[in-house]
Amino acid sequence: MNAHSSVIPVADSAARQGVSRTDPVIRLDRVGKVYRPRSDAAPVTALDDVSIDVGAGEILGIIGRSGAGKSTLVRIVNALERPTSGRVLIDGVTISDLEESAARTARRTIGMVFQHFALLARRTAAANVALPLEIAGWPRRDIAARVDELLDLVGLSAQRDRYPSELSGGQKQRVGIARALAIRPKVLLCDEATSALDPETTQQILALIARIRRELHLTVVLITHEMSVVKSIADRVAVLDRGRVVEQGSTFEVFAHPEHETTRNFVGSVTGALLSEDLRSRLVSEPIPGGRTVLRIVFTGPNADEPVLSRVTRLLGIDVNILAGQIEPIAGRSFGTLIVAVPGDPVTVDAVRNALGRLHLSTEVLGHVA
Ligand SMILES: Nc1ncnc2c1ncn2[C@@H]1O[C@H](COP(=O)(O)OP(=O)(O)OP(=O)(O)O)[C@@H](O)[C@H]1O
Repeated sequence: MNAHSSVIPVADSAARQGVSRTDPVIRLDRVGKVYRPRSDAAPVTALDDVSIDVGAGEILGIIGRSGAGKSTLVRIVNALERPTSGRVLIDGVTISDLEESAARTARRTIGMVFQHFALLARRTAAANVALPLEIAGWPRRDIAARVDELLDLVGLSAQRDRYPSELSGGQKQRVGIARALAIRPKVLLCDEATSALDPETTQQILALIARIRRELHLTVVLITHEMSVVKSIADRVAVLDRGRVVEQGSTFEVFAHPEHETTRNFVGSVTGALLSEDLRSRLVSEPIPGGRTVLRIVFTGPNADEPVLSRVTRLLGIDVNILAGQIEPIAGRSFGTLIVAVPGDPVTVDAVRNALGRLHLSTEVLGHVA
């Protein structure tokens, strides 16, 4: 069998429950989770009114800082924990209501990929991939064929007999992904799947996840604290902050027009990396008389190819210093960022921002320098 023959069969549970093809594969409906560590301790709200839908074949990135509630969300989606309020539906089944034995069965629709791979050290790559099939009671011959197919899918056929200690981090994660896909889940839930990998290996693993999504029409949730992960392959992103979804939308739109401060910080962590350390350390939040204002201009549309800056400088008769710039693909579209310094008096700054706004370019004041 080749990789294409392992296309996941449409689960009959959806058809049985009258779920149409356009219904989300994952639905978090006003999910809340309150922990009460001890009876005398204050309750901790880990998730608060979280509503997220993930469509079939979609890659959703869920991004949040430490303590935002990401691990709690993973455990609830995976039916390892129950929400205190709200419900979770996977493929039309309300898994948040299920008893443990039914939850175990429902968990088979979800493949998990972990940050630290969670491989068994005493098993070879092939035997690690075989494990969920053995647990599910597959016949030995079918297991062998399926393991071959999975190792081929993730490009690890040559390493099948190696032990985890003989594999690189990226190879270990390929084994982890093959194992997660073994019993043909509908959903791949990746919990910081690339956080232990270097940037190059991260991109290779993300490319693998994107290809698998395409070939198997999988629905993928990427939980991460890194915007660069979301930027690479997520179609949509939800930003989690202190247990709440503060912003969600298409990855491109969220990058182009981040609304919440947390989102701006995440986006800035990627695009703001353009600023030199020296300049960053000199930026202040209040305008400096006679100084300059540093603006980030985002080019997202057809204007990316036009000489808009020179038009604006000619129109307003001002000097603009270009400090940094780049054009990169985000969710398959060109996304340009330019960081410039303009004369810092508020009237000029407003005039520049208005002129750029009329050209459909969004601007953000990053700060002021002497
Ligand atoms: N079992 C628990 N009992 C009490 N509080 C908990 C429990 N699990 C999580 N919390 C609290 O819930 C909040 C969210 O935690 P969670 O682990 O989900 O965040 P996170 O985004 O995964 O963080 P990190 O990236 O650091 O793992 C935190 O304030 C945490 O202290």
